[in-house]
Order: sequence, then C-alpha cells, then structure tokens
Amino acid sequence: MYEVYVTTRFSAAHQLRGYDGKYENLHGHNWTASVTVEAKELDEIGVGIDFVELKRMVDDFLSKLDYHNINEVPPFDTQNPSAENIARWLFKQLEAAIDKQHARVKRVEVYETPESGAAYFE
Ligand SMILES: Nc1nc2c(c(=O)[nH]1)N=C([C@H](O)[C@H](O)COP(=O)(O)OP(=O)(O)OP(=O)(O)O)CN2
Ligand SMILES: [Zn+2]
Repeated sequence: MYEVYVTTRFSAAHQLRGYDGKYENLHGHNWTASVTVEAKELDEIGVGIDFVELKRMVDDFLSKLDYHNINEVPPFDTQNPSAENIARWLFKQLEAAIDKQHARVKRVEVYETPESGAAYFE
C-alpha cells in the first residue's frame, strides 16, 4: 500500500455554539488541513494520486471556508464548526470527489493551531 499526503492552510473565523467559555465567541485561526490518501497501486507514471490534483481538490473545498465566518457556511450554520466536524466534512467531500479505482481518502486532520487539532477517518 502507498499513502499520499497534502497539507494546506486557510484562514477563517468560527465560534463554538454552546461552549462554556470564551470559544463561544467569534474568533479566528490560521487553520491547517492535512489529507492522507491511500493507494493500493500506482498508475502508469508511478503515482498513487497526483499531489497537485489532490491539493487542488482540497483547496477548492476549503475555499468555501477561507476568509469566511465558518458558522455562516452550510453545513456549519447548523452543525458546530469544531475541528472534528470540519475534518469529517472535508473527508466526505473528498470521498465523493476522488474518482479512482485504486485510491481513496484515508484520513483528514484539521488543526486550529500548530498544537491543537482533530482527525477523521473510517
Ligand atoms: N476537541 C476540540 N476542542 C476544542 C475545539 C475543537 O474544535 N475541538 N475548539 C476549540 C476552540 O475553537 C479554540 O479556538 C481552540 O483553541 P486552542 O487550540 O487552544 O488555541 P487558541 O490559540 O485559539 O486559544 P488560546 O486560549 O488563545 O491559547 C476549543 N476546544
Ligand atoms: Zn477556535
């Protein structure tokens, strides 16, 4: 098996509804998202999935959040924009978008700061 990784960054504000403390208030982060795709074989040029293609897909989805108040962007207008929920949302978007027999999204990590983040995998 092979794993292919891309990491990208975006800037956005959010607030955790119902949080008992300051994180219920609107605040911003420079977020990092890391995506792992697993491939059971390589294509004719020897890659599991093209980094560039994968990063373009990830950036496309994250452009919906970049420089936005995430709480106003569906589904986070009704679902709390925690790192966990954002990681699951990105995983599901990518799962539907990666149209390859031999490669599938394995893990999505979302960091609010370099020290704190969450991951989603199945
Ligand atoms: N499991 C989770 N816990 C928390 C989440 C989350 O998404 N999942 N989110 C928050 C807050 O959004 C908070 O901003 C996170 O803060 P932190 O990473 O600790 O860093 P900050 O620099 O933003 O916080 P300071 O208090 O200013 O250092 C909380 N928990
Ligand atoms: Zn936060």
